[in-house]
Amino acid sequence: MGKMSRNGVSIGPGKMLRLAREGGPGSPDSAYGLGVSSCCEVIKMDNAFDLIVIGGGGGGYPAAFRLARAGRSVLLVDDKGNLGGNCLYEGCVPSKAVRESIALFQHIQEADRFGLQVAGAHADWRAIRAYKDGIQTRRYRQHTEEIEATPRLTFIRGRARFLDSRRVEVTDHDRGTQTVVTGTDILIAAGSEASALTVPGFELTWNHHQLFAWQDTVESLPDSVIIVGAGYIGLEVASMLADLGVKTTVLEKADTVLPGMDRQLASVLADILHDRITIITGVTVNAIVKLPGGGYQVEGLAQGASEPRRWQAGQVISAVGRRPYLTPELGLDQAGVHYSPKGIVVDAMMRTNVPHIWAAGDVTGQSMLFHAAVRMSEVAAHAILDPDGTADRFRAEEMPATVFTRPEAMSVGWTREMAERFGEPVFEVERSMGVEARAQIALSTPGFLKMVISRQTGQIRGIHAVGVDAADLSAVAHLIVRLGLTPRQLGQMTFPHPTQFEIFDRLARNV
Ligand SMILES: Cc1cc2nc3c(=O)[nH]c(=O)nc-3n(C[C@H](O)[C@H](O)[C@H](O)COP(=O)(O)OP(=O)(O)OC[C@H]3O[C@@H](n4cnc5c(N)ncnc54)[C@H](O)[C@@H]3O)c2cc1C
Ligand SMILES: NC(=O)c1ccc[n+]([C@@H]2O[C@H](COP(=O)([O-])OP(=O)(O)OC[C@H]3O[C@@H](n4cnc5c(N)ncnc54)[C@H](O)[C@@H]3O)[C@@H](O)[C@H]2O)c1
Repeated sequence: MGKMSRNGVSIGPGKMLRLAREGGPGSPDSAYGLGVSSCCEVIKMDNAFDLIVIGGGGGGYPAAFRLARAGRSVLLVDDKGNLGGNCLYEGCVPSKAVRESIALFQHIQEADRFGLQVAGAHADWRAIRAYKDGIQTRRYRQHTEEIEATPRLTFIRGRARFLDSRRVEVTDHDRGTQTVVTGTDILIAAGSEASALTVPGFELTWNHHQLFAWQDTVESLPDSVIIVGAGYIGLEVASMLADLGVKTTVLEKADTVLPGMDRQLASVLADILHDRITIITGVTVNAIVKLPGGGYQVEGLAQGASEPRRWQAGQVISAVGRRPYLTPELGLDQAGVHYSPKGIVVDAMMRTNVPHIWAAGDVTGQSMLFHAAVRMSEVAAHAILDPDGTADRFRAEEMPATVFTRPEAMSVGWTREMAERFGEPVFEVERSMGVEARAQIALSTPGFLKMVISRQTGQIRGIHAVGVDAADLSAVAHLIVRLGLTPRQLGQMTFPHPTQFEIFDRLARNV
């Protein structure tokens, strides 16, 4: 009997790992997801709250908890019936759980390079899914406990919609009731949804929902995939599937992967990924067809070409971006809140044009990342609690961005192109990630780290990297850029050996 790991990767001829499916959103029998509203405070008789929060994701719950803990009455309404929004349901957490499993599997493949003999490793997609579901279930349970432990927070699994700028109608999915509530302040954190292409056959594609949703139903992976879009999701999924042995092709409309990110970063990452993934840039996908004998054909037009090209694979996965969730059902027009297709318009304190209505997270279209949503939510909470104040501000350009490919990539602050747009002269310095002891011990692909430095102030304005532990490096890079450190100041700091963080002070001392 083979031994099963907790990640769904079996070593030797093992049996499949199955976790009990319990809790989470959408399971009426669950002690952890639905039914939260029935366990907690009953709605106040006057239906008036200090704060109403629409959406329980990263943009919603930090402000809800912050104000409840400050003694305010808070109503938090979420469609899914728990905290975490899309990030926990089908985004960050499940995708990184799957990635963790596959990273372990990939490491086992390379065991001999580390002096180990591991025979018969086998990755079972259903077991990996079970591991992923287990992580999601655990976090849903934890969030339920957090809700229960927070006085003055009323949580409802339901949908909220504005009747006007003060009144919100809440449809309670558990009680089947509709209640009109009012809020002194209202925070909109309704998130985002996957973009769709208006091309024939787009509905045939899978997206992150099929791959990562809690209790998803995809039983097995095809032998080959075509991924449309080489942004965050496209590259992360391509990297994972290629490591599972799936023949992977990525088609990207722009002339580079990760358009908008530092161009050198994008090109170095693409070069490394080319070893195991076919990446074709400059191709706009314009049709997807199901083949009679099984599988799919994708048709795309290369820049400047008159004839389309065609590719075939067992499955097509779309990753063409996300757009703020601005459904008319939210009632933004009734509330008089200004928005554009790019998102709800807010100032740096997350206030909309209606002074007591705030918005945070993906619904604002700014930096559509979980930690950015949390930050926006905190900024809104500060501003609500300290209306005259010295309140906090949200700065999208400082948000660390991490791409969890193999190897990882990260980007914080300005690129050279951004500096040019802002009219600030900069210079760049870089160092190979491969010269650090940590990278060599980990037998990683080399990659690089570079700093974008202002010629006017000497401050480090941006840091971009590809290579081992790059996602972790982004946290320190964020501090460096946020604090406006100069290379001299950074060079006087010490980072532990042998970690990849040493690259910061070594590069800084060379400037
Ligand atoms: C596959 C994938 C991987 C990702 N990986 C990462 C990552 O590694 N790191 C990272 O930082 N970010 C990642 N993201 C992005 C991250 O998930 C989002 O930035 C984050 O979830 C945004 O939080 P939010 O609160 O704004 O919105 P959401 O998480 O979308 O939450 C909004 C919530 O509001 C609810 N809602 C909407 N309308 C209503 C209504 N009218 N009434 C009641 N409830 C409503 C929704 O059901 C949802 O639960 C990933 C996204 C995807 C799709
Ligand atoms: N690690 C992370 O932090 C992480 C991981 C996953 C997702 N996310 C978040 O989720 C968002 C959505 O991810 P995503 O990858 O779907 O979006 P994205 O915006 O990162 O990338 C979408 C890509 O699809 C391409 N595209 C659009 N139409 C096309 C067409 N017709 N043919 C070929 N290519 C086309 C675009 O040029 C773009 O490069 C990200 O922007 C990010 O905010 C973050």
